[in-house]
Amino acid sequence: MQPRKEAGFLSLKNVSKTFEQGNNIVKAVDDISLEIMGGEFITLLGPSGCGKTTTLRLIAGFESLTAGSIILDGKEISHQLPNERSMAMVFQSYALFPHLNVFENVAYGLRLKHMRENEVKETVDLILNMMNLVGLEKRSPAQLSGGQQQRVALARAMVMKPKVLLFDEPLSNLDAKLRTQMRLEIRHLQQQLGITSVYVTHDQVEAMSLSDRIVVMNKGRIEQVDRPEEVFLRPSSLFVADFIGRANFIETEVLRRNGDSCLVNVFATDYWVVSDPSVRVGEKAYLMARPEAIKLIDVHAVKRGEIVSTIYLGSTVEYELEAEGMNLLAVDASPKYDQLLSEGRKVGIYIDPDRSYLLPYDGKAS
Ligand SMILES: Nc1ncnc2c1ncn2[C@@H]1O[C@H](COP(=O)(O)OP(=O)(O)OP(=O)(O)O)[C@@H](O)[C@H]1O
Repeated sequence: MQPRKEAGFLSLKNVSKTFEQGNNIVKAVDDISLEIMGGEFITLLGPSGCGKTTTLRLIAGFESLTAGSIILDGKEISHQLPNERSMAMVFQSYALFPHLNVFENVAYGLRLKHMRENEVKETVDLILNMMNLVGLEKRSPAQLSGGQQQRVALARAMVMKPKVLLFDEPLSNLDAKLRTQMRLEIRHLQQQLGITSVYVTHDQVEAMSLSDRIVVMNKGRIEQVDRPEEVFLRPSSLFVADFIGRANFIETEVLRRNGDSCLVNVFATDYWVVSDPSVRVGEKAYLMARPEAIKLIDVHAVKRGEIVSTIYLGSTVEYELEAEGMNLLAVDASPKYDQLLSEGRKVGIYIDPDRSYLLPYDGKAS
């Protein structure tokens, strides 16, 4: 199977979708615009009810738009039927035909296109080979494991050479180990074939490991679109900082600004920290420090906090601390067996500014 030559450039322009729920109008998707490059892997990530699935279903054509337009390779497809859109969807529930065997499930769409039998065989064999499904051709879906069923679903979607692949939480029915393995396989295949992909999940790790860019959604709107490391280290809002990974939000005041960095004083230590552009000198701000950014050190010059609890997790240790009436979470990512810090211990707190970011103050962060 050759990589696609066409671009698969997908554009959402001011897309909205409202639903009526009794007397209420729910804005499931609220005026979102997004450009997805050909061959790009985009993940829609956000809490339950933020509009991820509705956005995906609008792209697929399973829902009609309330407003806006969807354009694929320069052509408006907003009013096309799902089967006219050159897209394929992989569902959480696999959605295989139970009465057809593996080969026939994958061949189904090709037969609808009246492909010649020898070509069907050649194409299906190739994709079954790519998906490690050789030897299972004659089995029915009921005779397959969850992971194998999801592979068949993926093969069935890819065999059609769609311009865009859509994934609706495809791995959530699998156990943790299989999920990790399938994640790698999906990414590898997608890169090999270069098919534009839109993936819906509420699993951050999945989003971080699969995506070229992550679209963080909240209440039907887009909060941020960026590469995974940008979303993690330079969140555009408190919502994103709080939703992606864990973070401490420490109230502080901006003393000086130099380019994109600001000077703050936290726990009696000065730090130059990269800052959100809207944060101004003299105003309050939050220093967002990831738990890995908080270093516990035995230096008397620095502010001391007290360890409230020590949670040993094998490859990491989590410390809950109290400092100046504030609760903080610190993670030691390379703990040494004989150097664990016990509860009640007083420790110096140093914040790694490279793993921190300054966000505007809204008085709401906990
Ligand atoms: N067919 C429908 N009729 C009425 N309301 C709907 C319908 N589909 C979705 N909604 C509402 O639209 C909003 C967004 O739903 P959507 O399923 O897109 O969210 P989501 O981010 O995918 O959530 P989840 O992660 O729980 O699947 C929710 O408030 C939901 O109740």
